[in-house]
Amino acid sequence: MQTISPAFSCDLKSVIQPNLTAKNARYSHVNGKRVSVRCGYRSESFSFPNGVGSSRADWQSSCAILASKVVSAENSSSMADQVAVVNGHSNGSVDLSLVPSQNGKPGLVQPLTITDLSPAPSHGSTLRVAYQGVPGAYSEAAAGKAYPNSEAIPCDQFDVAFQAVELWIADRAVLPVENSLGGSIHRNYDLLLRHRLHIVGEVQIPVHHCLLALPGVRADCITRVISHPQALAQTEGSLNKLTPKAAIEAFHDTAAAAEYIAANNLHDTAAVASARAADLYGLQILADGIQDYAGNVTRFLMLARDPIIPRTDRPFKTSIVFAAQEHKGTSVLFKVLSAFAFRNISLTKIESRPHHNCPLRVVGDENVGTSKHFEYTFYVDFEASMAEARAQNALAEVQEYTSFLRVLGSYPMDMTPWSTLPPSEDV
Ligand SMILES: O=C(O)C(=O)C[C@]1(C(=O)O)C=C[C@@H](O)C=C1
Repeated sequence: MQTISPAFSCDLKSVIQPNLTAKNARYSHVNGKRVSVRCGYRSESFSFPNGVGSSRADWQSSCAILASKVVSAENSSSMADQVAVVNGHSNGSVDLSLVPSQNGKPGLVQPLTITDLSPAPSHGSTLRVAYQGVPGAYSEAAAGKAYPNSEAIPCDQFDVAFQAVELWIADRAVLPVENSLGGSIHRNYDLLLRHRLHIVGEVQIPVHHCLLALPGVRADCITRVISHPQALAQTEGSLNKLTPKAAIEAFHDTAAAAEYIAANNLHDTAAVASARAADLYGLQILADGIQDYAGNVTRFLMLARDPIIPRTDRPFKTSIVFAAQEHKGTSVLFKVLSAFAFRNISLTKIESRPHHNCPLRVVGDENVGTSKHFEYTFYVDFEASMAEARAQNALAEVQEYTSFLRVLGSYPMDMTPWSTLPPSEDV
């Protein structure tokens, strides 16, 4: 499978000045037309005469304009001390009450927020939600389901979406972690560990794929089909029937594939993407509902800088990540899982990933030589709220067997009825 390299890459760290990568620099991407930058108490708005359009090139130039505006805002404001504090280097001269809590650490005085259980963002304006992809991507739909009436902020990579929240460019990120057909999106599991964002919710959306091409193009003229690898995996059977001779190529997201065909006037190429992407980029729908199974659902996590207060008045899920303590022996995973089983806590997901700090352990045996054991970090989702004693007790026990343990979030479960999924005739 050939990968088409992205036409655009927006490295937020490079476009936004590092000493303003702090919680007092804020940017808005309002209806794709207007961007504002706020530095502390100063607030400035910048209009883009031609709008910040839906294409990635537009978004890139918006970032560049923002960067230059931020520099001038920085020069005319005395935010340096606060920037130092939020970067973890307090010089003692700053009012800490201005600084939101970070990972619930004591010393940062703002309490946990409950903003994720209510639609309004803490700064009083429209919530800005980062997602990976361009308009028309399923992730954009997930962002809209998670946060209705929010401003969706397209990011070219998952990592950029994490950074957008960390740098206060966005208030939340909505990112896929697993699909019922394609399985886990490992990259986001790794990024959850690398970054310090908190899971504050989940949304599941039914994914209904279409085969898109330029108007007038017939399916038998298609020599190449491009899309996100997950979408290609979810439509493999249908594509074999619809375009048996076409080469299948990976693209960074479904809607970007549609945009690419339209922008380059490609008459021999089709994309697997949403009907909304067809609409946005002027493509025709050659085939509708081409996912191989009707139960094609992607689960997205909602991420924020601060955790929400766990509750017990509705079904909650908790996600943790841990690594086993080496000297505790081989039954660690069994013991960890039984800590939940003994308390009647159901696990909904377990994922193992390479232990990046220590991927291999050499086990020596005088008689038979040495073997190399792969080391893992484990991600577990369980059906309980951290407000429940049984969950707290289970984690206290898990801590005894693990070298590290982190609660990624305790959040309301998506209870959308399955009847809203597309009927099986759609296949
Ligand atoms: O490419 C998109 O449209 C996405 O939103 C990404 C993504 C994914 O990463 O799994 C999301 C949902 C679908 O499962 C296919 C692709």
